[in-house]
Amino acid sequence: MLVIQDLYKQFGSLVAVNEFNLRVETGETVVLMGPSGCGKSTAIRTINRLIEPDRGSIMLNDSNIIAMEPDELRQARKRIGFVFQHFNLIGRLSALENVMLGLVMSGVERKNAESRAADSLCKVGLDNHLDHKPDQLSGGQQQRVGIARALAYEPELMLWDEPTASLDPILVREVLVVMEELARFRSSTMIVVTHELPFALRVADRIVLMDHGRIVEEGKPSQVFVSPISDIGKRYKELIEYQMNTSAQSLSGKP
Ligand SMILES: Nc1ncnc2c1ncn2[C@@H]1O[C@H](COP(=O)(O)OP(=O)(O)OP(=O)(O)O)[C@@H](O)[C@H]1O
Repeated sequence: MLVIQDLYKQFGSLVAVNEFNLRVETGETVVLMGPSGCGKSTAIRTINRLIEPDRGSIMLNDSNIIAMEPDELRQARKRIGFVFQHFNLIGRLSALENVMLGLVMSGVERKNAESRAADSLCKVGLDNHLDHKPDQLSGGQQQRVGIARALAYEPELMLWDEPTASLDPILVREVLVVMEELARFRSSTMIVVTHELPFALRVADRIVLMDHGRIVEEGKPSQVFVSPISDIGKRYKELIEYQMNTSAQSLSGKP
């Protein structure tokens, strides 16, 4: 279980995250949404201290992330997978080697690292692409290598920061399908920052909406997007209705 209390982060005079309190149960998938600049990425990046919060408490299964010294934090980060918008693969290494690299560097014996990397690539449907270099893979496949790299540690917690944001819309689906599978098997707890509404509707156990650094509403998708109480929630509801109506009209041939 992850328990975040009173998280606060300021950049200069700008308060990016304020009074952020969140409890995520083991195996739960939480989707964090809100307008651009509302603090989603900052909030998710403080969880593994890629960004140091100014104050607050973050407990992951009884480990106090905030109190950790650098060595302990390095160990803890192996239990927290992070998937970024940009895949940051190493161009001269194959998919398998990209996934193995972190494992080998963290002391896993080479043969064991190779089999763990191959297993992770299999989980994201890339078992036939182990030897491919990044420039021989599509953007969606490269992001799936990025996901496999995080999965290789069998993390307790997976953090996703707009994993489809830099992908061609046609390639987005294959990454969302992999994420949906992972969420369905509940192999790890997931917090996902995304603007992908259909994914949020289908996969989230809970939607958390942020505005101006604060959580303004949370609940099941059927609650937040059907009977919202916040202004942001009401705007998402209008957007969903608009998208559903325009799709239905287009399919029926009406203007
Ligand atoms: N390193 C930084 N230095 C200064 N300001 C920052 C920094 N990182 C983020 N900010 C500011 O903090 C606020 C929150 O940014 P953040 O990236 O967390 O928002 P977001 O909700 O993830 O946005 P988006 O959906 O566009 O990615 C924004 O106003 C942003 O400009």
